[in-house]
Amino acid sequence: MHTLDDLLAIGVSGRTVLVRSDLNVPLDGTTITDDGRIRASLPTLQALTSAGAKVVVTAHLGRPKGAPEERYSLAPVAARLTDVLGAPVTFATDLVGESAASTVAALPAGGVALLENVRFDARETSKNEADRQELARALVHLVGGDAAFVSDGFGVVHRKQASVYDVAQLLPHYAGYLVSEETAVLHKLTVDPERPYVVILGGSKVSDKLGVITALLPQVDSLLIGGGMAYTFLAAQGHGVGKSLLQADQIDTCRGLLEQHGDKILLPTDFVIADDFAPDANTDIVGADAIPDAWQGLDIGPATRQAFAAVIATAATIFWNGPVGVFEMPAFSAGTKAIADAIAAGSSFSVVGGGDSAAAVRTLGVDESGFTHISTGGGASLEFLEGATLPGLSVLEA
Ligand SMILES: Nc1ncnc2c1ncn2[C@@H]1O[C@H](COP(=O)(O)OP(=O)(O)O)[C@@H](O)[C@H]1O
Ligand SMILES: O=C(OP(=O)(O)O)[C@H](O)COP(=O)(O)O
Repeated sequence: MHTLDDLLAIGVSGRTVLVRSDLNVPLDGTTITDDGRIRASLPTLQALTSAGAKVVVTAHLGRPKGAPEERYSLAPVAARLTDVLGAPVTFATDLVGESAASTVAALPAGGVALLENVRFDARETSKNEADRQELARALVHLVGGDAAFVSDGFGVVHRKQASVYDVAQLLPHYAGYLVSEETAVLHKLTVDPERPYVVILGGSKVSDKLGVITALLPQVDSLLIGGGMAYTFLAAQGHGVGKSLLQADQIDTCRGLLEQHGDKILLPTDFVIADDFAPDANTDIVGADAIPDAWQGLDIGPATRQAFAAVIATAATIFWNGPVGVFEMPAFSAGTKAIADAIAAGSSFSVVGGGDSAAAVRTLGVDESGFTHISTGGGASLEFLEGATLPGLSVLEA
């Protein structure tokens, strides 16, 4: 795999370089609540601008449905990128249209442009290869056939999408510094990790991540499950979950996992429940078998926090993805804070990954130095650890 250093060795002065970054940051309205992914993109961008490249950045925000949606505009990200880079970032209000074309044409050597959310174009995430390739060709047309492509969005390398995968097939391609660093750290977890090896899984991307568990379970000693992931397992045990997040089509899979690996899987025994998905909802603490029909589980309860912390205290290696509660609302943040504090207090080799998980560590006042590595990728890290072929990485090998 060629890296950014190989590209810099060739020289990029005056050359256009298309960079895929993961700038998918949490927002409260248009306010960025954690800019970790923006900061993580800086080393690659700075190396390129210092070398005199014309840097065109493409990125996504959230999961728009293939058409422009104001709330998913990257405009606030362009403003923050300007701040942290300390240099102006020109924002194109479209992806491969007139604004993008004039922005790229006017870009000076050493300048940076950010294109509007690549997922505003339905071809980006299309399952149809011809559609994706069409968008990839449009991106190449935008930056010119003599441009280079730098893949630096580690959090998105598990996605076979036009700006991650297909465009790399059309341009000379290089792994950016973030992709190189992240894969090097995660690789250590795949080669004989010191035991006990404990994985903690939570979050809300339940359908994505339940699939990974099957492959991961044989490798780990304990799997602690919280957040939105927990309720499908609870349902598999025959419990009612009220209005909690549920992946109904995966209940049988979860039942099978519990039958086969029940000794390794630790589920919450109590929950903080709420009568509404709102910061000021009425709340209660109940056992796992007592979630009322009209209520929903939004955090792990105090007994679960203690039990999970006890397992974490014994671990030599830890990987954590997914907040165990809706940490963005103070009433449901205690579980995630407890997990983070328990990891930070120990001396394990510990990696936390994911846009929201990393944001939780940074915003809940946890000692960040207690983590060996804070990764920008959640799903990407999980798939890397399970040993899957990640399209955005394998395409760089070719
Ligand atoms: N019980 C729950 N119900 C609904 N959402 C939850 C629950 N627990 C956690 N979440 C949400 O999961 C989101 C993060 O999920 P995910 O994207 O999978 O994690 P990451 O970005 O770290 O990979 C957070 O916004 C959090 O509020
Ligand atoms: O936030 C992300 O992943 P994560 O929540 O697994 O960390 C990445 O930006 C990928 O986004 P996606 O899961 O919508 O493809």
